[in-house]
Formats: sequence, structure tokens, C-alpha cells
Amino acid sequence: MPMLTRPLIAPSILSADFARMGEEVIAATEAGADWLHLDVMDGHFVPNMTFGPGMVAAIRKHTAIPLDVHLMIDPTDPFIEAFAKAGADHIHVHVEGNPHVHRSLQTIRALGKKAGIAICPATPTDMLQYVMDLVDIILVMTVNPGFGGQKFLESQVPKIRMLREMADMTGRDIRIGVDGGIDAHTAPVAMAAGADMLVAGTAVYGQKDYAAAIAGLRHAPGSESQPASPAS
Ligand SMILES: O=C(CO)[C@H](O)[C@H](O)COP(=O)(O)O
Ligand SMILES: [Fe+2]
Repeated sequence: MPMLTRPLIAPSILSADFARMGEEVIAATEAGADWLHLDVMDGHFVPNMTFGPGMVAAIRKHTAIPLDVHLMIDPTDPFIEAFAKAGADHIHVHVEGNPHVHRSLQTIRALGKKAGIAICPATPTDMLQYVMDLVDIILVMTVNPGFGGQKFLESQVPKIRMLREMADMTGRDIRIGVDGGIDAHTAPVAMAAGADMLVAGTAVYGQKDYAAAIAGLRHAPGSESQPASPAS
């Protein structure tokens, strides 16, 4: 059974009030968010659209916590530098539909950012096998990407476990994040399988009290006896 560590919490602004984004960013920061998760969607890789580097730069001015940018766009590579310059600290690229994901990860690292790789529910873990040396964070999609407020896919729990094993075998400190349908019930399930970073849109921005929501996720059963994870 993997060790349960206190997870990092990354509220996803996908569920925030876009018309009050500055206030929403400050509110999550003051409520104790470890990272802020920014979902970039292009209406092509996923059937929804959100925002580009301009929004990331605007958000950067309102918080000092790491900006965790999840790129759901195709192509990816022409835009990596723009997101890095906009103030992203972590940049996640999807393993699907990108034949040169190895190069994408190299590019992110060369820009001095943490390299994340996101994996959709139908994609096997083998796809990550030959890029593990370039990965700082693995983002396991526990819903099909594109929308907030979807139900956590239990079918992804063995995948979280397998990726935790693959990550541990590298001997490097690779964080395993889960993204989609995370709440106080599913967070402990994901953590028991090896997740140590929880993205939560609805479970934070859909609640009245952001601080209570973040604390409720962070202190999911089993986490209290373990030391807190470092913030980045
Ligand atoms: O990447 C995403 C969707 O593609 C979002 O980060 C995710 O869905 C968060 O929303 P929720 O916590 O409401 O499921
Ligand atoms: Fe996301």
C-alpha cells in the first residue's frame, strides 16, 4: 500500500467566476491553495474553449503561488514558450495526439519550468515509459478532459497506482496529480492509490467557503499522520 502523504491542493479556475477572476485568484490563494490550476482549451483537442497566455499573465499579477497550466490544445509546441513567458510555473502537455511529446517536455524544461504530462482515461500507461526521465509531474485525468463537474472515473484508480510505481522506480521526485471529479469522497481513493496532488474545480470554486473546502480535501482520512508535502 503506498504511503499517504498530505496532498497539494490545486483549485481549478475552470469553476471560478470568470468575470471576477482577479478576486477569485486572490480568494483561493488566501484560502490556502498550494497551486492554482489553469485549464487551457482550444475547442479542437477538447470540445470546449477557455483562454490563452493573456489570461495566465493577468492571473500571474494576483498571486505568487505556482501556476499549474494544463494545455488541452493541438498543436501544443508552438505555444509552450508563450505560456512560460506569461508566468506558468508548471506546464502540462497531453501525451495523446502529439508524436513529439519528448521534445515538448525538453522545451518546457529548457525554459526553466516544471514539465508535466497529462494522460486521458483511455490512454495506457506505456505511453509514458520512455519520457519518465523528463517528467516532473504526471497528471492523471480522472474524467474525459473538456469540462468541470464530471464524475470521477473509478476505472483510473489502477492507473494511478501503476504510474506511482513507474514514478518511484525512477528514483526521482515525480508528483502524481489527479484531475477531474475530485471531492472529499474521491480524494482519499486517489491518494491511497498514490496521488499526491489534487486538482479540484467544483469541490473548491463551487463551494461557499474556499478555505473549508481546501482543508477538507487536504485532510482527507489518512493524511493527518504524515508530514506535509513541500509546496512545489
Ligand atoms: O482539466 C479539467 C477538465 O478538462 C479540469 O481541471 C477538471 O475537470 C476540474 O474540474 P472538476 O474538479 O470540477 O472536475
Ligand atoms: Fe485540468
